Amino acid sequence: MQEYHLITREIGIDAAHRIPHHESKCHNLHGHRYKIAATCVGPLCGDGEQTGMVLDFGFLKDEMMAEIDACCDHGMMIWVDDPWIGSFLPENAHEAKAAAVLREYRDEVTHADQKLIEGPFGKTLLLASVPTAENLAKHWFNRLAPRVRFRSHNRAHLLRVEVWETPNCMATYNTQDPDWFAFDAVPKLPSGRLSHLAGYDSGLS
Ligand SMILES: Nc1nc2c(c(=O)[nH]1)N=C([C@H](O)[C@H](O)COP(=O)(O)OP(=O)(O)OP(=O)(O)O)CN2
Repeated sequence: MQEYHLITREIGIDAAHRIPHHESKCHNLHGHRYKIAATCVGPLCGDGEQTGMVLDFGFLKDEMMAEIDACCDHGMMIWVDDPWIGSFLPENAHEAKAAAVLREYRDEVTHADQKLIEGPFGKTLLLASVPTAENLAKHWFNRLAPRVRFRSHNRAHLLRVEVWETPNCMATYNTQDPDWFAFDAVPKLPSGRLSHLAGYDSGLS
């Protein structure tokens, strides 16, 4: 019987966000020391530099840094439809031009799930949904999953992403593949597309 192992890697980032509809303090722009943990599952690699590993922890860190740290650390995470979005647009996007700039950003977020801009407060990641811990966990799960498969040569599968917003509050997003919920019955690594990952020529699609 095939044996499967779990590995987990954590990173931390400092980032600001706000929850526009929150009726208490969280509608204010505020910061957190986020902790993000990615858990992967798979059989152990049988040869090469990853022998005995599901996926090299260093490779997983590289991918988490590229997807999460590079876009969010010491920056702001803002919903593209936030009622305050005008305040986060670049300073040259004034009045008549602002509507066009915002339309362009919304289109990009619709197509790519996010857009990184340099706004009046610096590094700002525009997102398709309100940046709650739950939505961030799903967002980062969807972005990391193909990277995990690529770096493990299709052996490992991202099982879940956990996002701690404070030391006491954590949200989890799990794979939606029902085969992987029934962990004892893990039958295969599903195939999928990696073509949207710029720079990756994996041949795994
Ligand atoms: N289910 C969710 N609830 C809340 C979220 C969220 O993302 N998902 N986010 C917030 C706020 O962003 C807030 O900053 C965190 O809320 P809270 O736990 O009230 O923050 P504290 O600083 O008081 O946390 P302590 O651990 O008690 O110090 C609100 N809710």
